[in-house]
Amino acid sequence: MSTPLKVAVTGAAGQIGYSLLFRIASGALGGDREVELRLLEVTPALKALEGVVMELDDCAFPHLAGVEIGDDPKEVFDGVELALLVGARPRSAGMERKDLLEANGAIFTAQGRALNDAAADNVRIQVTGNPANTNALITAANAPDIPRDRFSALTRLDHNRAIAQLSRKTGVPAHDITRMTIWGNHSATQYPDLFHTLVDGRPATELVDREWIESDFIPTVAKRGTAIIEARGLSSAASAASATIDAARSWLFGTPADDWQSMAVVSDGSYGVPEGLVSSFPVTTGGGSWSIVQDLEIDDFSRSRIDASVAELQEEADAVRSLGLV
Ligand SMILES: NC(=O)C1=CN([C@@H]2O[C@H](COP(=O)(O)OP(=O)(O)OC[C@H]3O[C@@H](n4cnc5c(N)ncnc54)[C@H](O)[C@@H]3O)[C@@H](O)[C@H]2O)C=CC1
Ligand SMILES: O=C([O-])CC(=O)C(=O)O
Repeated sequence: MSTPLKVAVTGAAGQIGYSLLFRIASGALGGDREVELRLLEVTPALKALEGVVMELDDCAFPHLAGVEIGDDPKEVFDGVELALLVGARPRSAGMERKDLLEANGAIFTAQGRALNDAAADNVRIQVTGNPANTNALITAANAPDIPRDRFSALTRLDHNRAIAQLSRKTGVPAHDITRMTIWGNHSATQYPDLFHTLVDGRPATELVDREWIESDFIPTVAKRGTAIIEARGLSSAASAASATIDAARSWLFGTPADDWQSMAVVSDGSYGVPEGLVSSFPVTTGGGSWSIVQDLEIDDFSRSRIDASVAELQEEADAVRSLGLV
């Protein structure tokens, strides 16, 4: 019998954690292996986390081999094969995600170092905590022994939101929509691109007009996080947990043939995105690896949108460099 998959989740007592842990424990990541959860929190939140662990116990999940909790990243990350870095301060109304850079940057410096020292050789690291792309950049910079292709940031929530909007507009179920792409930063500058998307096998652009794409689709997807904060008074949590699982499952077990997912990865210079920035691309995945879908035609409209988001990523990278975080 195989050993359990050791999965670290940080910020485990937070809002996203409360949805995420139960989905992982019930087997939503996929694969045959049982799961061992390694949960990291700050010291004052450990008591609340103990309560969450009691609830996990009470579910009697057959797929859950064990749970360890702690406030020392090096101990919690010991031997982990998948690290879901969720723990970070969320933004509140009136803030942009990049306003969290300084507050959250320090968390990812320490966790990058701990992963470098303690994680399994095959570890995959997926950052959900905001600003996710630049936090992934900080984590990677502080974990020099881990290959660059093991770091990613979550843009799968934006990808799922884009599919949901297009599904509503066309009346076609979400599972018949493929090849959606989010480019750039998980921020208001992101570019949800449906120019390569298929709706039940037909180009999306045959079904929706330019006015809807520019005035409705793009802003709705890009500002969805803000709309949820305004409505709930708190940032999205269940949908963020669901996307965190979708992205990790795709990374570990692959995207379906003829489809791709959006994932922010360390750029190799593809599509003119400067090497080293953590930017969202269309990627295919399989067996724990990913590759950027190549040779998509990018028209002037798409080019300018991608460039604007990448410029913001460059500014964030410059800011964390001046803070000494990378
Ligand atoms: N990439 C994405 O699509 C999304 C990202 N987010 C981001 O995810 C992050 C978490 O969101 P929520 O769960 O709603 O926030 P939350 O405030 O409910 O939970 C965050 C948890 O992280 C913990 N934490 C803080 N510092 C830590 C550290 N050094 N080590 C371990 N744990 C630590 C806190 O104690 C807290 O329990 C936020 O930054 C939020 O903006 C939220 C939604 C979508
Ligand atoms: O908007 C936020 O701050 C939380 C988030 O990242 C999202 O919902 O996309």
